[in-house]
Amino acid sequence: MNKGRDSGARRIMPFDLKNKRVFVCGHRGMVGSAIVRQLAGEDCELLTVGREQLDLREQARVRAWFDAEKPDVVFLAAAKVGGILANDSYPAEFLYDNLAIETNVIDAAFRSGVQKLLFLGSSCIYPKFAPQPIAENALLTGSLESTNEWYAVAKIAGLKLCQAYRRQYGADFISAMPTNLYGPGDNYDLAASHVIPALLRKAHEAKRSGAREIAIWGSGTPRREFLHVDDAASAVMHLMKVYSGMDHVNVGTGEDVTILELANLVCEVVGFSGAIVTDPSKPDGTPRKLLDISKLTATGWRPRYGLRDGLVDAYQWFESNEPTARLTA
Ligand SMILES: NC(=O)c1ccc[n+]([C@@H]2O[C@H](COP(=O)([O-])OP(=O)(O)OC[C@H]3O[C@@H](n4cnc5c(N)ncnc54)[C@H](OP(=O)(O)O)[C@@H]3O)[C@@H](O)[C@H]2O)c1
Ligand SMILES: C[C@@H]1O[C@H](OP(=O)(O)OP(=O)(O)OC[C@H]2O[C@@H](n3cnc4c(=O)[nH]c(N)nc43)[C@H](O)[C@@H]2O)[C@@H](O)[C@H](O)[C@@H]1O
Repeated sequence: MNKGRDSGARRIMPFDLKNKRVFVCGHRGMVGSAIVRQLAGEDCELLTVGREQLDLREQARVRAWFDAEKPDVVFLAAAKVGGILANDSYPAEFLYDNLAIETNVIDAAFRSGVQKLLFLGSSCIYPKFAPQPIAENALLTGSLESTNEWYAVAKIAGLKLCQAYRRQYGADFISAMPTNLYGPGDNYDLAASHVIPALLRKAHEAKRSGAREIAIWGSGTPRREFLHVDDAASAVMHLMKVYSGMDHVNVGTGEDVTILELANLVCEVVGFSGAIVTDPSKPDGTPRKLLDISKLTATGWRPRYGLRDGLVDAYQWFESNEPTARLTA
């Protein structure tokens, strides 16, 4: 078990995954499976466990699993996740499940002597009207966006828990805060999904049925930054190796578009040439959340996908996996 005090951000000697037992929590999810793909190139032992064998909300079972399996490294990518409507509709689960999963996993990792843990949060941790682009130090400087404050509070608690174990015990636990992600393995359930899978599916089904229009939620004016999940996984792998410090690190592209611009691009990629109409009965959410990624890029990381290429890749995955993709909750 690590002991000692560490309150400052610092760079360290690269952390080596060689011969380590690496646990990916949430390995079947979009991000977890992308991390698993990244780990295929590493000389390490991959540990995974399905939710049906280990519900991460159950503290005693999580502790017992860590004591038995003794992972050296943890990527914490398990969470209750969803788009704006799911967040707004299920505040209890978004708060409770996420608090339970992260407190159980982070504490069990500490107790069982895990050498390094990376916790995944989200850009929704920042105030609704944070100055743009949003730097890491904007955390807790203002009120949260109401549609996802429950999830945001849980994610803030997770990153604070990593900081607390680092400060009190010297545990090498770090946190990454990705922007909106998309790509292979995404959730295409229209009631629960994020905007990119929703629009890819709507445009795809409209093209197939010959519909004349698709509807986008809200006004179409909010701006969002989107990162392909393989870029997110490469950033997370990079941080695991080169970063150790108290502060969380933003993960994004540093570029954003309006939802209407996104919808036009999606229709182009899918080949749907009908109209795009807005549905003002649905929420817009935060007006803009563009991340300042200078801290991450200073470590030498860059994204590989532009938005168009990323959408082409996501659509190819959806077309070839439609029968088995997550289309309903
Ligand atoms: N998607 C985004 O746009 C986005 C953006 C920023 C940050 N992130 C962060 O990235 C992480 C992963 O998100 P994702 O998009 O990959 O979500 P996802 O596709 O829904 O995957 C979530 C994973 O967590 C597992 N899980 C959920 N509850 C569990 C429980 N009680 N016990 C055990 N496993 C449980 C799920 O297991 P099953 O496979 O059994 O359901 C699934 O494997 C999250 O921390 C999220 O906050 C995502
Ligand atoms: C990364 C995630 O971001 C989430 O916020 P947030 O960017 O608004 O998440 P999304 O659900 O991706 O929505 C982004 C924007 O796209 C609009 N939008 C337009 N059409 C659609 C549609 O068909 N489906 C969806 N889902 N949106 C749509 C939506 O109103 C919002 O302004 C948070 O709720 C989570 O907590 C998480 O942090």
